[in-house]
Amino acid sequence: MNPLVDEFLGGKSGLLVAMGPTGSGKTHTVFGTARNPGLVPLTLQKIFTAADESEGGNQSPRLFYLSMFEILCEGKGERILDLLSDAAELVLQQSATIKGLKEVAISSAMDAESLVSRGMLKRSTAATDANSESSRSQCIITIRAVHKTVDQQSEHQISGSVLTIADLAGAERKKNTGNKGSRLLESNFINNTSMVFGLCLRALLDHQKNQKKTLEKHFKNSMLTRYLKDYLEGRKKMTLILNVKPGEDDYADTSYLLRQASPYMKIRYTSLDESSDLVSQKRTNVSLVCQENKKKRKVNKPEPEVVTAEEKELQRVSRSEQIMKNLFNALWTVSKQKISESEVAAKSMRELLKDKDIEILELKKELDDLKSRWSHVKQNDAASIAISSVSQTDLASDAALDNFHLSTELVQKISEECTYSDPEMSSAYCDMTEKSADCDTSVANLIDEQELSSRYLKKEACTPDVTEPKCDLKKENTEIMGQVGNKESDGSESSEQTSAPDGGVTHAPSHLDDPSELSYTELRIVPCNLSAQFTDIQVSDKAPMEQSKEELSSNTEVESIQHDVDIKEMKQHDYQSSSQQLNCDAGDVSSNQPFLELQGMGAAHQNPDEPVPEPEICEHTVKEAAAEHAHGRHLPDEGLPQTKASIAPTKDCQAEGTADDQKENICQEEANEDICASKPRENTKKTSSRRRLLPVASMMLKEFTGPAIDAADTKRAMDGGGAKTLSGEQVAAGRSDALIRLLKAKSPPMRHRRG
Ligand SMILES: Nc1ncnc2c1ncn2[C@@H]1O[C@H](COP(=O)(O)OP(=O)(O)OP(=O)(O)O)[C@@H](O)[C@H]1O
Repeated sequence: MNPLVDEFLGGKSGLLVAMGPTGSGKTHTVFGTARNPGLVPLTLQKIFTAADESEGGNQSPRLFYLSMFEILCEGKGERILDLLSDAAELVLQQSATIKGLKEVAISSAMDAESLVSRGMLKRSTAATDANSESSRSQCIITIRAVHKTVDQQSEHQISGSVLTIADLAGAERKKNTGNKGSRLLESNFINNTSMVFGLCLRALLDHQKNQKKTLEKHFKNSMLTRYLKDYLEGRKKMTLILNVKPGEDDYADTSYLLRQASPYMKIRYTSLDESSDLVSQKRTNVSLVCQENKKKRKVNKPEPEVVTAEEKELQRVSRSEQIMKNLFNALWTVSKQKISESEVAAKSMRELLKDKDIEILELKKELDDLKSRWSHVKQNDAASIAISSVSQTDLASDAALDNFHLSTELVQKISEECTYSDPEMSSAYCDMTEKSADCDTSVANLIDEQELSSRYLKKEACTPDVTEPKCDLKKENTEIMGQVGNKESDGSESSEQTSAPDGGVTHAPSHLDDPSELSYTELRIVPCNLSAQFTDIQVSDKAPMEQSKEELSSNTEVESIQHDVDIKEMKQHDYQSSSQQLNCDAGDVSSNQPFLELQGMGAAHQNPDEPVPEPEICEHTVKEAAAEHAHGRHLPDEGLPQTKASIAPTKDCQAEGTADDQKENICQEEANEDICASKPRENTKKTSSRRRLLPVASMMLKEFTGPAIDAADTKRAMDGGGAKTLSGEQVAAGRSDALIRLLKAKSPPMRHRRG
């Protein structure tokens, strides 16, 4: 305590705090007894002894004031109680001063000790299991020294140092104290105050170890620590006295206190002198010097504040300008980037449009080519396609199907590309795709029917043609080949009809040196023709009404072809039945010969002396074959050739004559006559192998307009006799005239015939 007293007398404030568990002798150490005075009496004695010595040495007189109060628990709060007065309430101010606290001037040690003794009588104590007179509050005694200066006019008191002595209530353990009720609340308050005091010291130590670490303001959590703020923040000197018990049972508390407080020895103090006067001014608030100083501070403060405000305003404005400038730069940068990106996008779009224009031009050019092809193909008669060489029908059908698919793909490609370039084409493309599927089905049906017909006609080509007329077909075929060659070279329409040597009209097949080439060429045109129509419909930019017309035309054409094929098949059956019936009724051996040969007995029945099969068998077989063919079934190889040998010419005739009923009837009539007159020949096999289909109209026109018609009529007249000859000439003449008129009329294309 002596160092604190010396510094106090030297004008420096100081604090002495007694710490330790309850019953450890803190109160006894601070206050003592009459026989064993404590720190407070000894300090008072020393102060006044020193004061007396200073006055004797002509030093300025000093006055000492003593105050004594306690901080105790009140419910869940705290309150300050003045121990030297009966003041009702004391208020701890922000400046660590206590408003209303009585300070008693002391002039001697004896007076001071009397005051302290009276104050101790008012202190709150209570008996606990640990201490019969346990302190229930924090007791604080302050001694303020005031230097007294005497000038000529007035006496000024100069505030001096303050010496503070605190007797803290010791931390309590419930099991040791046995406190209950209000005592227990006091224990909590005491322990909490002790804990906060320790935290403040710990925070000060940590702050002094690391200046960057913020000093925690734990002092706010307790009234005691708020009052001792300057000490707990290291601005004034503080001394700690640790009280411990010597008993073995107190070892834990003693050990804990020593370990807790030993680091506090490293705490250092700064700014001890500056705060002493300020504290004195706040406490006394009577010194004129201090008041003048405070006024000077208040007067001097506004000037820098005005300047600071202006500077702050200027800084704020300049900062706002800088922010706006940065914002403008950022917006400008972003805008430039967006503009550049837009320019690049526009450039790419222009290039894309240019490419699309080129593609559209190419597609238009391709479309024009297709149209030209279609117009060229359109000149050919669709009927010539249907009656072309059936021996190549399978190959041609495959090629036609391939070409049709190629054309369909091309149409789809063109349509898709047109769809990208023109949104209106998208919907048209969808419609045309469906129509293309319908046309695909129609063409497939047509090809199937062509395959069926070719299969029948192949039978005829591979088997001996016993239904060939007796005339020399080899010579006749040579003439026909020349005619067809002329027609092909002229590119005009031709018909597959020829006249029999006896003047009857026979549906003879065409005979070409390379018939497969013609057939293949003609049959290839079919899908291309149809595809060209589809292409024309799908890709054209015409009005919807025109497109619908073209679609109707294409559909009508396909339906016309199918209808023609159906009619041909129906005619085949009729002709087959009638011809077989005629052969059977006449009992002509030669009419039955083909049947016998096709039954595997052809070689045996070359001899006419051999027995002839029964007519019932022939009739039955022909009917059965006709019935199977009418149901669209594939006939057995053994039974079909005979039927097909007679069917083939009929198909050729009907292919050309479907539109013209009169012409058709003539063809059928002539075919029946031809079949009835047909007889076995030695060179039948050779001739049948060379049988080819020729355009009927061409052949008929040649036969009936050339010299061959006269020869045929003459031969017919020579073969017949009497009235029969006259009748034959008249019939031939009338028939020739009718056919000439019909053929010269140049029948329109197949699709337009029906209308
Ligand atoms: N050094 C000592 N010599 C003789 N008696 C002592 C000494 N220290 C303490 N005592 C006695 O011990 C008892 C408890 O002491 P004291 O009241 O001072 O403890 P305390 O630490 O203040 O307890 P609390 O914190 O409860 O107030 C007292 O009766 C006191 O007379």
